[in-house]
Amino acid sequence: MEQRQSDDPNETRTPASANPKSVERPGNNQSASAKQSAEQPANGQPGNEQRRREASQRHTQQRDNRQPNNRSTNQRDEHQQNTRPERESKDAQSSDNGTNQRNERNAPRNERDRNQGQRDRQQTTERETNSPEPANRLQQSPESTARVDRDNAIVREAGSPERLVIGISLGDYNGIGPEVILKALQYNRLQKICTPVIYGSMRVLNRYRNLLNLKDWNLNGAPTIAQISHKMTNVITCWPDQNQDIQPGHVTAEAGQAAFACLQRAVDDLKAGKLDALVTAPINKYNIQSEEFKFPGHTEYLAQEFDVQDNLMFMVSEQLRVGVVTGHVPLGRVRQNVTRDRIAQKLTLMMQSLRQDFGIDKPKIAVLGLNPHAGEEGLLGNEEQEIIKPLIADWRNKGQLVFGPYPADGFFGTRAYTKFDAVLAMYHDQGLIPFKAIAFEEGVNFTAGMAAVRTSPDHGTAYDIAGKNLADETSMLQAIYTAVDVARHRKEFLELEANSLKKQPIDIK
Ligand SMILES: NC(=O)c1ccc[n+]([C@@H]2O[C@H](COP(=O)([O-])OP(=O)(O)OC[C@H]3O[C@@H](n4cnc5c(N)ncnc54)[C@H](O)[C@@H]3O)[C@@H](O)[C@H]2O)c1
Ligand SMILES: N[C@H](C(=O)O)[C@H](O)COP(=O)(O)O
Repeated sequence: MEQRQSDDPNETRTPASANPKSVERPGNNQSASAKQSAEQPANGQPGNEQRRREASQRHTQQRDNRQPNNRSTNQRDEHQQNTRPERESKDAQSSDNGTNQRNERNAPRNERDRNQGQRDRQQTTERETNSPEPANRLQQSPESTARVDRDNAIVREAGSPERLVIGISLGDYNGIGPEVILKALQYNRLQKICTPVIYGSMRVLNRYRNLLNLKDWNLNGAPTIAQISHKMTNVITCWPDQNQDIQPGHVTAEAGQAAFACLQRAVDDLKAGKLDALVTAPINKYNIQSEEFKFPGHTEYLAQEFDVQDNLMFMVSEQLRVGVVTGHVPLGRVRQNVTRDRIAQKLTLMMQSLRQDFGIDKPKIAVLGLNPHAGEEGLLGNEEQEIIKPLIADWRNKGQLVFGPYPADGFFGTRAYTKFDAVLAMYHDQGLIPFKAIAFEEGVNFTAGMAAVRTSPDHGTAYDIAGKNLADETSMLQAIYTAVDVARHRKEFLELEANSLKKQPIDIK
């Protein structure tokens, strides 16, 4: 049956609020429970859809319970209201750039929470030292093994569902990577849900630990992933020559080589299923180049390492999610890469990811135009008429909630993105400028479409503030939380899929 075409996405679905995930919150609406009971099979067992929704609700609830960075929308609004006058007066007074204002604004909250985290950790360590309990439940479990399932997804066969092992690659040690990693790992709540393993250098991290006044906090040096402690933050030192100078704020060849060594070692463990997810701290795309690394970014490198033809640069936050058709592509080559096949491929990856990684059963996606005003009926370019509109029509005829093409400026200007689960932009800056303008502080760069989970903060090396204890760790913290959330969501999704394919025995009397 042919689907009716409409440009009003509200016709097909209740719009999501400023938080696109709010539709999945428990007890959100009556119709959700009515739908649930309609899906309840006659045997009284919950159906797969219902189990998936419940799992999704659990994750959303867990996420919302976290503080301080996963505050609910109301809490965030309240926080913004409380801090706005302070920010405005600072903006008026200061001739400094926005970054420092952002840091000052966040400093009291982050410092308070970090201090609490340190206190909690000290108490935990004292308790653990006196405890007769075995040193570590996970360490006693069999060596983690991995196999690849039918969807080429890495399946971990050992490990605890509550406590995931998260690898964190150091990035460029002259940038803010080491600082935001160490600051993020001060949050005790984070330490409760995962075992962090930093792929870096004990020497470099100790230097930053001193610089950040974290001398009381001990890191556990682990020669390999098999020797990590699940009670501490682990460091695997990844390059042999440790004599280089650390020069915060400078671009050096040594730092580029070291960043690659860390990334490579972490990716090896990720591929082997020893990690549940990888979080990468920022690299400098220029100094990391070598015979072994000829890529414009992590995204493209990981596509090769995980043997996928394509993946999706997917920027995610509580407020919006944006994926791009063309990623690290010079502007002059964008047009030739905006093809029907490529858009369809990215839409497919986005749909798949929203379902399996974010627990959205029927994702609603907005597609942006390529040209100003989405081509203005062909007057300002014809890619919309010739490529994008027909593609959207085909997807809609197949029952998918794909809308557009929307003129990018007005789309973001009117906050139309709040009505969608995700937005597909045609090129890097079209999507990433609004994303970072709206969600820089808490935004996360997620690589969708691979067997493994990889996230990253949405910022770069920030050389201008490196080594000055000015970097805000919120995005790194969110990147770690998102990695944990996605890894859990995906595992449950794959289990449900596998169960739904199992034949049910028929009881014939
Ligand atoms: N994931 C990654 O590896 C990644 C991501 C983006 C950029 N980069 C690389 O980083 C380098 C620098 O890029 P850029 O200057 O365009 O972007 P940037 O994000 O490093 O910096 C932009 C501005 O934001 C500020 N800023 C960034 N993160 C901050 C934080 N956590 N707290 C406070 N202020 C912060 C900086 O001080 C700077 O003023 C480039 O080599 C780029 O390729 C890497
Ligand atoms: N495009 C990303 C951003 O601006 O945030 C960044 O360059 C990181 O890309 P990789 O994750 O591919 O390194």
